[in-house]
Amino acid sequence: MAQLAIELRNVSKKRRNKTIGPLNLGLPKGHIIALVGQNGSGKSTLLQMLLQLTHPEEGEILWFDKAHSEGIPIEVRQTMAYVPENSLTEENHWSAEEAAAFRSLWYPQWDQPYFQELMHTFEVPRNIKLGKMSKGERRKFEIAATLAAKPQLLLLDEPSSGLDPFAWKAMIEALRKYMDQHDATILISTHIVDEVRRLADYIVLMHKGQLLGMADKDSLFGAWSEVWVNVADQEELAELATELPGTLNHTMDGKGVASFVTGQFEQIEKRLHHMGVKVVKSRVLELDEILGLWTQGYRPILVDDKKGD
Ligand SMILES: Nc1ncnc2c1ncn2[C@@H]1O[C@H](COP(=O)(O)OP(=O)(O)OP(=O)(O)O)[C@@H](O)[C@H]1O
Repeated sequence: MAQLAIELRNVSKKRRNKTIGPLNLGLPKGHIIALVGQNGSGKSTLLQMLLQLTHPEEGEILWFDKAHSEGIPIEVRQTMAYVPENSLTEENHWSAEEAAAFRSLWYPQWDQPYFQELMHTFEVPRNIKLGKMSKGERRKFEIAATLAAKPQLLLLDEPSSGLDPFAWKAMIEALRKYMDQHDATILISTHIVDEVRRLADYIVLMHKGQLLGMADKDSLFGAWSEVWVNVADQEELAELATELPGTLNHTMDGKGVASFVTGQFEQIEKRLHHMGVKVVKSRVLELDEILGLWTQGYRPILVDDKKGD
């Protein structure tokens, strides 16, 4: 079994009038895991619990196989770094250099030349206080400082929020390079489909305070297809729908072309061939469409399903 960086066991947290959880999840070490879900689904709450910035009412969290109910010890905290959704105001009166000097005292692995390199690559302004930086500039500093701490566990809460396309690309490259060179684990909360596509090994979906599971990105991206076929009329489409179980969203245009969505394209294609129905074209669904189906209950194959194989 893969070693876990983080494990959640029946973790529940009350938030005003809703409860986040019970959450059960194992984050495999050495991978990038994208945490996705609609606004308010509980992603930031989950990240904050992993930092003990907030505490669950029930359940247990393990960091590298250990529960730290008395507080995460310093030597473990020093292997963790966090980009919060909103930057902390405590550092507002410092320049990037001053904040880096402070952080370097906290993180024994702090790599100053690497910090400078990232600041240069991200084009972060040097001579202004963090509190005076634009949202994107501040974000770039936060990402540079997080990586320079050389953590084993990076918790990134919408790190690309406010980044321009150049900075975004530089961030993606920096994170990839970091993963190539270190045995680290990244949990990244994001709404950006392209970020998931380029970075993630696994995708964890949260929906209304619940974890719907963790899927392998490569199998998830190819999971669903939309297929267009030639049919004579609505009646033939209805017949086809009953002949092809598990197909969804059947629609028809006025020109004898019908479309539907399937999670078993290869089998369906063979079946259509036997039935003499012509496939006009097909496409693989985009991640947002796949996540939409997942939240409606059309679950993909999950990592946990594979464990039983
Ligand atoms: N400090 C808090 N006190 C009470 N309720 C909170 C607090 N923080 C968040 N919530 C509520 O908990 C729920 C989950 O919020 P959370 O910020 O974890 O969601 P999210 O998935 O990160 O959302 P987004 O994508 O908008 O950042 C929301 O309904 C939110 O209103």
